[in-house]
Amino acid sequence: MTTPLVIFDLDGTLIDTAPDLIDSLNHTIAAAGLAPVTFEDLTYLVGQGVRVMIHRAFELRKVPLDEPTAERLFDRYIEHYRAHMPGRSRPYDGVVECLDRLETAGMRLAICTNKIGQLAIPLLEKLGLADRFATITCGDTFAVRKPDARHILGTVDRAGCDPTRSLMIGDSVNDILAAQNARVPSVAVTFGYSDVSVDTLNPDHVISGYDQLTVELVQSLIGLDAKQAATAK
Ligand SMILES: O=C(O)COP(=O)(O)O
Ligand SMILES: [Mg+2]
Repeated sequence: MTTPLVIFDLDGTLIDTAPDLIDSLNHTIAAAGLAPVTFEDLTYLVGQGVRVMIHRAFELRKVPLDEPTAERLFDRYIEHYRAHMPGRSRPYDGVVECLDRLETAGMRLAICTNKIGQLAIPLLEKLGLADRFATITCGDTFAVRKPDARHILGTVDRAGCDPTRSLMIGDSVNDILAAQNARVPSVAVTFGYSDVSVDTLNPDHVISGYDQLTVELVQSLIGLDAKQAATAK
């Protein structure tokens, strides 16, 4: 019997990175004379990695952006973000306890993030979380990224698990759509960075805190009863 797999998104799901995303983005776009963005803006800007975030910030300010400038600003962002990690970023309340109980119940854990590897991996290492996960796949791990099903399916494969025994936890349309595309059940969190109410994304379940992500909930969403789960290790 395949080990159950719980896959987490990173920004806005596992870790509250918003203050540092906003700081690095504002540092970046200030170099081009753009006014700073707010948390509200971030919920629209974030989700498809740094390059898309910079492009969307320029669109938001109705300022054209040529590719050489975009590349320079990308480097500026990476340099700033890496120099300040982990900054004010912290796991959400109850994350560590939740990972502990899922692991104790014999479940495997993974991360599937659109954040690029050179930012995601050191951040998780600095927060002491990297070793908890069987695999961490990033926005540049495969040729495609969320919402493409293959980002989730590749994560499941690297974790040595099975899509029919996997669950995706996320905060944005990319996560829920990727799960639906991969035919994996999904849980949306209400506390992340979505510019629409997560209910409208039709996840299989919604949680407003990690105390609600119980072993029983995971088992029921991936169609395992408690007895099967106990023999799944
Ligand atoms: O960095 C981003 O744009 C998105 O990252 P996430 O997939 O972990 O939410
Ligand atoms: Mg996210």
